[in-house]
Amino acid sequence: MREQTIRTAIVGASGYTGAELLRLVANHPNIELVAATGDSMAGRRVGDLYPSLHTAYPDLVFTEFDADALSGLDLVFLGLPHAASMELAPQIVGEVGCVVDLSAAYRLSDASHYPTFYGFEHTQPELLAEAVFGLPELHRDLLTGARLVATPGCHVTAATLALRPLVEAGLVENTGVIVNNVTGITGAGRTPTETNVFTNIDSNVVAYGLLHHRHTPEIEQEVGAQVLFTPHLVPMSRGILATCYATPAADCSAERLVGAMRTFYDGEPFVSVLDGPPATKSVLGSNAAHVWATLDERTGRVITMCSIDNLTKGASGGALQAANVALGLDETAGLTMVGVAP
Ligand SMILES: NC(=O)C1=CN([C@@H]2O[C@H](COP(=O)(O)OP(=O)(O)OC[C@H]3O[C@@H](n4cnc5c(N)ncnc54)[C@H](OP(=O)(O)O)[C@@H]3O)[C@@H](O)[C@H]2O)C=CC1
Ligand SMILES: CC(=O)N[C@@H](CCC(=O)OP(=O)(O)O)C(=O)O
Repeated sequence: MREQTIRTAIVGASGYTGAELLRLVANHPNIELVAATGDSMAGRRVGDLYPSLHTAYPDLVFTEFDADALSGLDLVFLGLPHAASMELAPQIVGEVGCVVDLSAAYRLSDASHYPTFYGFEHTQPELLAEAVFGLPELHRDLLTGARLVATPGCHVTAATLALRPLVEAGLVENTGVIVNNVTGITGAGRTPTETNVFTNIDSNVVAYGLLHHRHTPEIEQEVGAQVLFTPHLVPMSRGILATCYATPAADCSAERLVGAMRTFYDGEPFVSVLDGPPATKSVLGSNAAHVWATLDERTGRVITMCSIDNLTKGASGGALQAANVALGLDETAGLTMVGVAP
């Protein structure tokens, strides 16, 4: 295990995932932060935009992105919009030890999904083929030494952790899986929109992205099953609760479902298999994921659930966990399994 200092930059540090990365790396024993970029905020102090970060970074100032200035670093996180990440990554992959991209630019192995779900053609097929999907619970071996890591979408992390062990064990059919997620508003990023204005969030629950949400192909890729995915926005800042329904295979039972979960997550530092349904508050601010599954004999349906914090395990915490694996560090460094509750 490496003990040296990891010289690190966060590109897009002024966004919500960037701010969460700043929060986490402040407590990382190996990371030395050398740059936090945010073009529209360049010259402003980090603590002025995010007062919660002031004590950790009293003098840190956002800078403009400059690829040359990043050359030779050990680790660069990209917390940018998808198309911006796609275009920027080729400038730095190979010039730094590891690039961890939080956008969807390098997640989908089938490039034909990009025009359909993201509205652009993928222009970097070689990097797309090289990128490792950054979910350590599924791809830990491939992550070690990776030059480019593409961390999952937040809904994808929750749905995959709930479903993958059951699909892999052959306990559920791999067609017609229903994924219903509720999500906090920070999943939509920092920019104010009509959707996240207070009057549309307060005392309201809305479904969005019906039938064509861009996480559908990503969930299908990682779970290995056809899914109908419907996310719902609820009035909270952070958190995702995935509730998934599947048709049981012939030899399915409640005991086998829980057994498959426990086997799959045996030794995993951040995933706990509960004895009952998980909740978002239990994992708030932590990199933990809580999962649970059972069989409803009456309706003949499997129900499987996962709760995460969308900004931590669902984005920046998961990205830091993947970076730790990629760089040969302690996988849990800088991360907590303890939620902020009550
Ligand atoms: N929020 C979440 O829960 C999750 C988000 N993600 C993904 O992570 C990425 C970042 O998300 P999030 O932090 O929420 O987004 P924000 O909108 O909060 O932040 C976006 C960041 O990107 C910068 N930026 C915006 N446009 C450009 C551009 N054209 N070129 C360079 N920089 C740009 C902004 O800088 P500035 O405005 O200061 O110039 C800001 O720092 C996205 O791809 C998102 O899909 C993934 C998982 C979960
Ligand atoms: C509340 C909200 O809007 N959430 C976002 C998911 C955020 C995420 O995971 O981002 P990627 O785009 O990087 O996959 C959404 O559903 O589009």
